[in-house]
Amino acid sequence: MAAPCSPKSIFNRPIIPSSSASSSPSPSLPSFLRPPNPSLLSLRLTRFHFPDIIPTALKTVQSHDTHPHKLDHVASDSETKPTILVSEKLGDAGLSLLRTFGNVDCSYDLSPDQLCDKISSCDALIVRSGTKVTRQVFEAGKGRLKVVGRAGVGIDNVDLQAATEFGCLVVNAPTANTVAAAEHGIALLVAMARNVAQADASVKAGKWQRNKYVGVSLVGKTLAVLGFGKVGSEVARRAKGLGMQVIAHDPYAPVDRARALGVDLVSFDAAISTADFISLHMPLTPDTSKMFNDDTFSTMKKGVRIINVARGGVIDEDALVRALDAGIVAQAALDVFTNEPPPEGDKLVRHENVIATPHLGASTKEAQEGVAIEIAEAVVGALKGELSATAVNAPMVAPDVLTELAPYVVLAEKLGRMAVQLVAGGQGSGVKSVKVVYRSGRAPDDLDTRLLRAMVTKGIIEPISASFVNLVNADFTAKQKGLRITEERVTVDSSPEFPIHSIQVKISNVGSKFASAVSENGEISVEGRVKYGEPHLTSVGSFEVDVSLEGNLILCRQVDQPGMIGQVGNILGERNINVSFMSVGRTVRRKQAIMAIGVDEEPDKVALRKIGDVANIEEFVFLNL
Ligand SMILES: NC(=O)c1ccc[n+]([C@@H]2O[C@H](COP(=O)([O-])OP(=O)(O)OC[C@H]3O[C@@H](n4cnc5c(N)ncnc54)[C@H](O)[C@@H]3O)[C@@H](O)[C@H]2O)c1
Ligand SMILES: O=C(O)[C@H](O)COP(=O)(O)O
Repeated sequence: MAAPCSPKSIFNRPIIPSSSASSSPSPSLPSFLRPPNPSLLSLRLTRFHFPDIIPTALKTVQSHDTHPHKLDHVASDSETKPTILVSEKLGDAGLSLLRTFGNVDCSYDLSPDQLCDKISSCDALIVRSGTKVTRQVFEAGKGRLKVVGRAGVGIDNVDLQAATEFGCLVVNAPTANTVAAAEHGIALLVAMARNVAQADASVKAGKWQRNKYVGVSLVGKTLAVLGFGKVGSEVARRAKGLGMQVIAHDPYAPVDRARALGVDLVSFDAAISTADFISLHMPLTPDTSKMFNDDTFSTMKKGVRIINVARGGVIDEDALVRALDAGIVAQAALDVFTNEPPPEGDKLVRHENVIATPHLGASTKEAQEGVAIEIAEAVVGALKGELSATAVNAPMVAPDVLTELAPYVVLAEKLGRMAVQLVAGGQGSGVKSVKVVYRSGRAPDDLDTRLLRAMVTKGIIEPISASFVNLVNADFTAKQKGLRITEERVTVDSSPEFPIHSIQVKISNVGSKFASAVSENGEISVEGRVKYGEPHLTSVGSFEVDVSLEGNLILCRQVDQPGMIGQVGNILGERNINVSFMSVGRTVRRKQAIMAIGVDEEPDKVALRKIGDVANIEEFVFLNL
């Protein structure tokens, strides 16, 4: 039953000659964690990571700042908080944490249609393994659903491809239930070997069948752990304690970790053909689906016993029934099934040599509290615009790297936006090939550019399409649009104290509506740096300029002669358009110059036409940043 539970100046700065400004970010650069201006930072974080993740509360504050007349409606707390739907039982500590941040709606046992109906008004969804988060859910949540939190490890019930396409972050809670799952695996191992479940049922039925329930010993027997990850290695550790010989197969596990536990890593074939007991601990993926089938059962040691606390789908369940009937598999202990719950009368579940539990591996009080806190922290962090260490479909970027890259992230997006608006023909016509060049005093290997590439991608795609781009879907969206983004890291002689000296965005094989933006080799090129902690444009085509990338920008190419700045300034002043920053760059004295003018307001058509009519203005373009 669904039940709600409680839950920036006319020339206000000197015209900066292109050579005189400091080229390094200010040492008092605002960090992600201690910003000098929290609301500005929130906006940036939002644009930076997940543009629409900004809590409604912050949006309200910003609109009030800009439009004081809108203050007559003060949104209530519940209107401004994000809505978090929890569709399966979650530990209290996690719920409490979520309630400090958002409106929490605990609605359990929703049908797929009910979930789709509800999701359109939710910012986040928290699930366990019982909720299928399908493409339809992401379609229904489009525009609002920002994060899906999986309170546990397995994400096979979440359509990750759809999540990525819709720019929805998926986070999980990968560590808090490891021990619980391992303990359950051991519980099933021991219970199966000693027929505990069958014997218990028999006693309760009034029988006393001591000869029927003679078991097998574990000591000295070989246990093959398939999937030597977190749970698998904890199972191995415990099985060693029971006196078992433990071997393991995992194509990706480090030999050292196995060796440290006294476990031999072997091939798949060796593992399944020599083991007396096989315990499954791999994720369900297209590669592992039904990896235990008629063929693999046929190569197992006759009388093998199988424990599965991973995912039902790694076993072909019909084949397991056949292997049980044929005596190849003596017993199976299963916590997980292809369909949960399994259909009534399911042959596998009812098999006398099978013991079954209803997906209880993670179900200890301790694990559930831990998982709830782990997922609540990850979801709240994501809603605040932070990147999660447990992001499943986005690059994980260490907090210190994030802090360092913050101002460059803003620069990257603005350069992308500028570059694409310089393309001739509108709507970024024909933009197929973009190159991002990072100049840095650091070694190329010491530079994580995934975030910056995503932001250049966002800057390029968003002005020319209805797509919303963030770190999650940037690469996917670029690929969908046939946009090839390549990167080059160039080591320059600059202080390695700062991660990046400059970022250059180049678009090739297109014409430009502002010919001066085309460099000698035919590419539209814009380059920028972070100065005083703010993004600055430092070159356009072959011209050097120096202007803060804030608000909107007018680029003019004119004959380098006295009076040009004044004429354009007058036109803007007459129309009450505030100039925030300005810079002039030229190649040869008294030949041609470029004027880059930052304006707070968008000039109207008349103002733009008047600028175009000024004698000796050869070309100009207005860019929305
Ligand atoms: N029953 C439960 O309640 C319960 C609880 C926790 C975890 N689980 C499940 O247990 C499994 C393991 O969880 P984990 O936390 O240890 O994950 P993990 O990612 O730490 O470990 C999984 C391991 O499987 C390995 N692997 C991948 N493909 C493989 C293959 N083809 N053959 C062998 N190994 C392969 C990986 O290299 C990795 O080391 C997952 O399926 C998870 O969903 C179930
Ligand atoms: O993958 C997991 O974490 C486990 O299967 C636990 O699933 P649950 O949260 O539905 O118990």
